[in-house]
Amino acid sequence: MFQTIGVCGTGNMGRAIVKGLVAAKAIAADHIYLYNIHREKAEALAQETGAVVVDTPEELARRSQGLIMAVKPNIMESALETVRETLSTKSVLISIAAGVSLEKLAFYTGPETKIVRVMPNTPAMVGEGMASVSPNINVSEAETADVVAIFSSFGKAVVTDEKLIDAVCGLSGSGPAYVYMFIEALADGAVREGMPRQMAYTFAAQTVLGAAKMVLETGRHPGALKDDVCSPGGTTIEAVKTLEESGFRAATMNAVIASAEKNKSL
Ligand SMILES: NC(=O)C1=CN([C@@H]2O[C@H](COP(=O)(O)OP(=O)(O)OC[C@H]3O[C@@H](n4cnc5c(N)ncnc54)[C@H](OP(=O)(O)O)[C@@H]3O)[C@@H](O)[C@H]2O)C=CC1
Ligand SMILES: O=C(O)[C@@H]1CCC=N1
Repeated sequence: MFQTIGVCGTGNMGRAIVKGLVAAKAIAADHIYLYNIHREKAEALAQETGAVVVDTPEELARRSQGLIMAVKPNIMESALETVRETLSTKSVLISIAAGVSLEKLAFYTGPETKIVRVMPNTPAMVGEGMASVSPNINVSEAETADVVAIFSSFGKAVVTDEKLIDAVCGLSGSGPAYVYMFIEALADGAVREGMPRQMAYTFAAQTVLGAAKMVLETGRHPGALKDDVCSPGGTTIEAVKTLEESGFRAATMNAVIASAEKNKSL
């Protein structure tokens, strides 16, 4: 396991990873180094977590056995420019950027660089992340296992062929946003029926959590689990009919495909 981790870019995803790592005690907080172009953003996260702010990207690269690049795709090239020279040949560069291929990353850093492309998601912050892990040819199996261990410490992580990363982005990378919209809509429906709003969010979120756990823990087909809820002539099948009439499944599939297509085009 890496003894030191650096995080370049402490925005939404960088924060989620650091908070997940610290909560999981996967690595000592004072062995997690942070750099953000706007230092106050790194300072704020350091205050919350005990991680350590460094002054420059060069220092970040020098100190980190695993360096997580958590900046926007369009600035990845310039951000890598600043760490490339000081990154140890033994260190592993981990990019979480949408749409930036292993090939492109190696073009920016050099052909010898050990690079792993990871597609995480923000529920990392609460220990329920989902991440794909795609190493390049310079990364050993043991190093890949180290990256999986890091991302598994705050959720699930699976080694995945890079060609699946667009699908991963559309599903689990962007997916939390669709689920929040679903939760909000569920709650709005209940509010329409007179339920207080805060109570509606609790009922909606716990329903999504419980249903997700049923899929993961029973291993049963989601359609069979749905059938268990639909009593013949009952309330649920009435609701299911309206969802089908509204194109719920197609809308959801199209959302996953739209995000995947965007990931390809970035
Ligand atoms: N958000 C998500 O759910 C997911 C995001 N990702 C990927 O993670 C990456 C980051 O996304 P996200 O966290 O949402 O974006 P954010 O904009 O929230 O975070 C990026 C952070 O990087 C800072 N920054 C900008 N330039 C530099 C630089 N040169 N060096 C260091 N820090 C810099 C930004 O500062 P400032 O804002 O002050 O400019 C900002 O705080 C993206 O590549 C995205 O594709 C992947 C999976 C999920
Ligand atoms: O919206 C984005 O581009 C990033 C990548 C996956 C989730 N958020």
